[in-house]
Amino acid sequence: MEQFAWESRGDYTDIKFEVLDGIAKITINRPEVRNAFRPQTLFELQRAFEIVRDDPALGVAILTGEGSLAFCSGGDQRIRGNDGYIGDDEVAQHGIGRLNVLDLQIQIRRLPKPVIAMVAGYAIGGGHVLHLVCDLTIAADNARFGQTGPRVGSFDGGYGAGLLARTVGMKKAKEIWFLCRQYDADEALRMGLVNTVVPLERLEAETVQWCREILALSPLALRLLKASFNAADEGLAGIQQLAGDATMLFYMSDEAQEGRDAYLAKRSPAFDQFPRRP
Ligand SMILES: CC(C)(COP(=O)(O)OP(=O)(O)OC[C@H]1O[C@@H](n2cnc3c(N)ncnc32)[C@H](O)[C@@H]1OP(=O)(O)O)[C@@H](O)C(=O)NCCC(=O)NCCSC(=O)CCC(=O)c1ccccc1C(=O)O
Repeated sequence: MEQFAWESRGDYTDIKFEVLDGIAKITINRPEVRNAFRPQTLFELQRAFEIVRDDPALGVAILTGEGSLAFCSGGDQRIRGNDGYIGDDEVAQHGIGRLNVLDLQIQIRRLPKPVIAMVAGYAIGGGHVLHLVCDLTIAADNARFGQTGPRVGSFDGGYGAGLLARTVGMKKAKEIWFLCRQYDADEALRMGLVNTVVPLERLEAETVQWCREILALSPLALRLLKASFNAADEGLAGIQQLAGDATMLFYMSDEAQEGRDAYLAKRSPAFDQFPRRP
């Protein structure tokens, strides 16, 4: 098995955040519960993805789980209260639970850099939805996928239902949720739920190779492609993200800068120098 010299960053209890040559690797580090998440895990994941977004040296992120038994088994059922998951924070002092995986799902979708789920073992429940919201999924041959919501009294009707149906088709998505079966890596590949399946011992090497290929490509083209792929499913928020990118590109033009410069110089803008394109 190829070993990589990941450099550890930050101070976390529930995750690991590591980098290597422009690649961020974010690992859910709770193997004793098959990498189930609690509110703290999700706060830390959000912090790490915020760093990935802001660091121009990072171009792609890997989301994975510690060990080879699980990517993530969803919400930690031991701390599930009556209205969400009970953490250690201020809100929890008032007995109020959180469903903050939803914030993380949106953050991964909006991240202007590709995110690859690197899945060994189980991706189950809310953990399954987490791989689903990543842009690509590379599965080890021991990976197993499924939803358990209707069995444990939960459901994810957002990305968990809608994006799953977009990914594998409506009938298959309903089967996954209505029967709560598990699917092995080859079945997941056949239904388009993952991009490729590799032997477990090659999982990280293959994922790093995909990251390196991505890093060799235009970051702006990748950013616009990700926003474009997601736009329709995100509704107005998707249009807002694409339009924001259009604004950013427009700001880079002489035409937009003429507007700014004219305002600052207290003169009329000379927009007649710019073509009215067909
Ligand atoms: C993942 C399994 C299939 C793995 O099976 P196996 O390898 O045989 O291991 P086990 O012996 O079962 O597990 C080892 C150990 O880990 C504990 N554990 C595993 N998963 C969890 C979990 N999710 N929570 C707490 N603990 C867990 C297990 O109890 C064992 O501990 P011991 O002390 O050794 O006994 C299998 O473990 C399994 O099926 N796990 C449960 C999967 C599951 O049902 N997950 C929850 C689904 S619901 C969910 O994820 C919430 C979704 C959600 O987040 C959401 C959705 C929509 C809106 C909002 C939200 C939100 O924010 O919550």
